[in-house]
Amino acid sequence: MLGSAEATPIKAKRFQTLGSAFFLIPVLSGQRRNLQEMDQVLGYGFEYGKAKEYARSLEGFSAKLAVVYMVTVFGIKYYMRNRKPLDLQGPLNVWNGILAVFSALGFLFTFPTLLHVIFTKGLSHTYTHISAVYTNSTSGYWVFLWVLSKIPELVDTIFIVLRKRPLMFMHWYHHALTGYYALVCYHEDNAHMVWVVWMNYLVHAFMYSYYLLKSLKIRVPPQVAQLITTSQMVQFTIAIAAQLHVGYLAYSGVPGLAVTFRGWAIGLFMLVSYYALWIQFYKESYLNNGGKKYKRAETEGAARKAQ
Ligand SMILES: CC(C)(COP(=O)(O)OP(=O)(O)OC[C@H]1O[C@@H](n2cnc3c(N)ncnc32)[C@H](O)[C@@H]1OP(=O)(O)O)[C@@H](O)C(=O)NCCC(=O)NCCSC(=O)CC(=O)O
Repeated sequence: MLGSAEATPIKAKRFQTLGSAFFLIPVLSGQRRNLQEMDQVLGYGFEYGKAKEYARSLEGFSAKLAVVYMVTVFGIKYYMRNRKPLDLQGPLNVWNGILAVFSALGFLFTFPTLLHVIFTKGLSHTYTHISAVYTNSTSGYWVFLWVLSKIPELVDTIFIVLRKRPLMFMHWYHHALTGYYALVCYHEDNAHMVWVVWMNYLVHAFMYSYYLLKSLKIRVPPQVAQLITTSQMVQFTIAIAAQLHVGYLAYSGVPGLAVTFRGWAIGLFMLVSYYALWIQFYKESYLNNGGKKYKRAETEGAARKAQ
């Protein structure tokens, strides 16, 4: 069933509890006034205008948070250097399970409205204008949750450093930057971000399911990882294409476009840099010298046989 601009506020209320989890963000950052504002945005039916104001109020906080995040992550890494890795298998399973389900729901609650807008107003309308995808009470609510979810997602890295797993630059760079991009593009009305949102929900549904299987210690063939990495690169490519198109239209003087120079520039910088890092990762993991992940799977397979 396709979503529409008139989607019911009842649906949004069903997800009140999930939205309420995000109350922790202003509590942790000590912003009590924002807590009340957030309750108005997520607790009693979604309103795009209020959500934007809330996102605007978080922009400065998220820039500081990115710095605190890096200091914390590298601080923990240093602290753990002579200590045994923590197991944390139970909490990590729960964490990955929650994010896999959350991402799948996010896709299911945004994609139908996106299709509706594509069929009624055309493909380019979705990334050049603020549509029902952003504003209605179901899809709009879930787009806003996506923006906010980039803050708790930082916990991924805490697991990595406490478990003493390798911390890749692409991982912490991605986590530090995405939240800021999301808040800026959201409160400045950059329609192109909607293509990042729905694709990212879909890709993350598979990615966190993959991480869940890994944390459950279930063997996953490297082909699955390769497919997920490929889908991440496809996601970046499509998002870059949407940005380039809206950039071209703005440059040509088309009026009424929902895009700002700042949102556009941060978005393009972010997506191109991710794309370059993912190409490098792809080559190392799946191509060069037989691919690290394929080699690892072979070694692990041989070790199992020898047992
Ligand atoms: C196939 C990928 C999804 C994952 O590649 P990886 O090299 O990280 O995968 P891997 O098989 O070696 O598993 C990494 C190790 O971390 C553990 N692990 C478990 N849960 C995790 C979690 N939530 N976040 C990070 N690591 C986690 C695994 O159990 C495993 O431990 P052990 O070694 O003990 O088995 C890849 O495409 C990718 O994204 N790589 C970049 C690294 C990254 O952090 N990606 C996620 C955020 S970026 C993102 O989210 C992009 C996007 O927006 O689409």
